[in-house]
Amino acid sequence: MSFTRQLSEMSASELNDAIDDTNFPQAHILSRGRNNSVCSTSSTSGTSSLADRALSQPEEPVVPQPGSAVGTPTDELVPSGGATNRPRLILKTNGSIPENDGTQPTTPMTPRTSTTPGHEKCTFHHDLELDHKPPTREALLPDMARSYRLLLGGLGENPDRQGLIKTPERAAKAMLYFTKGYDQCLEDVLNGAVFDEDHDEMVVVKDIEMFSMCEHHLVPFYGKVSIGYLPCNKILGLSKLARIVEIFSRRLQVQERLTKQIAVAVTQAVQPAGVAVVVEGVHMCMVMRGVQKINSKTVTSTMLGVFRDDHKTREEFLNLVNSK
Ligand SMILES: Nc1nc2c(ncn2[C@@H]2O[C@H](COP(=O)(O)OP(=O)(O)OP(=O)(O)O)[C@@H](O)[C@H]2O)c(=O)[nH]1
Ligand SMILES: [Zn+2]
Repeated sequence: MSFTRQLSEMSASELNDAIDDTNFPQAHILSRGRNNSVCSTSSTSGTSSLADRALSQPEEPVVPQPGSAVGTPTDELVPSGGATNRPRLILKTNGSIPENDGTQPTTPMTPRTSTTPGHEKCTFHHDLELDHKPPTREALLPDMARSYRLLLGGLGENPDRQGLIKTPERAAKAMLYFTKGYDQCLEDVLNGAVFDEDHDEMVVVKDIEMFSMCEHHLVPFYGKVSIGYLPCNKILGLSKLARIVEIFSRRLQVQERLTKQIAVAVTQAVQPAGVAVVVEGVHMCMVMRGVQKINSKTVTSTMLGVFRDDHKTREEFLNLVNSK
């Protein structure tokens, strides 16, 4: 049965479940062909004023009917009339995991279980991308180091030569670092830095450096992320936007999912009227191997709420992002 809930009412684990791919809102991804982190706030004027934005939104949340399609762009993040008549984005969650109808990401699903032999004491990972995790991620190091040692042998190298003797352990630690986002959750990262503030103009933090790992080739992709949101009387500590980028970039990723996860996390954090995220990435799997296109860049965007519905708001954001 479908239902809507205010994100602020969700527990931390529910928030993380909601952000997971399995019931992830399908944000509309726009790719646009189009430099260190800059924060701007913007006073909107003319027809893209707050009042106009608010008026352009329906007053009541759209509650999908049972059996209606899950994951269509119009019914996942829905505006909700708040005390200020300001439409907030709320996240629709679904009690069950929907069938993959082709609109869902295809991250393999493994059931959460604590009965898997050898993992009885594992605490559940907060993210369904992993079915479990050991008590600490550092506990993975010996197994990972052994795997890297095998890999070195597979390459024809002598893992016991001086230069390589500590490489398996170093590589394992590096991989743990590259994927440390699996150990982070939104609530911890926010650390309560959500402030009541009578500010309803656009906030943009742009050019946030991002380093991630391509889930197809296990090689890095990197670039920059720009995030904008229109607050509804709640603002987020500025550094938390960059920390949200870290949570999701420090995992095995595809750029599209990364973009969407960041947008949804900001929505969860402050229930704004809208969120916009643009990611520009360079994929080393397209540079050092494969097609070897060293100058190509991939641009992905997620526009939610008023950024999606009101082209002037979207343009204002893109102008701020593209300005020097
Ligand atoms: N959509 C998307 N694709 C990605 C991303 N990172 C890597 N890829 C692509 O994943 C695809 C994997 O394709 P495959 O044909 O299975 O693998 P491959 O033989 O290594 O492909 P080539 O890279 O074309 O040599 C490639 O097209 C990559 O460019 C990403 O973030 N998003
Ligand atoms: Zn790749």
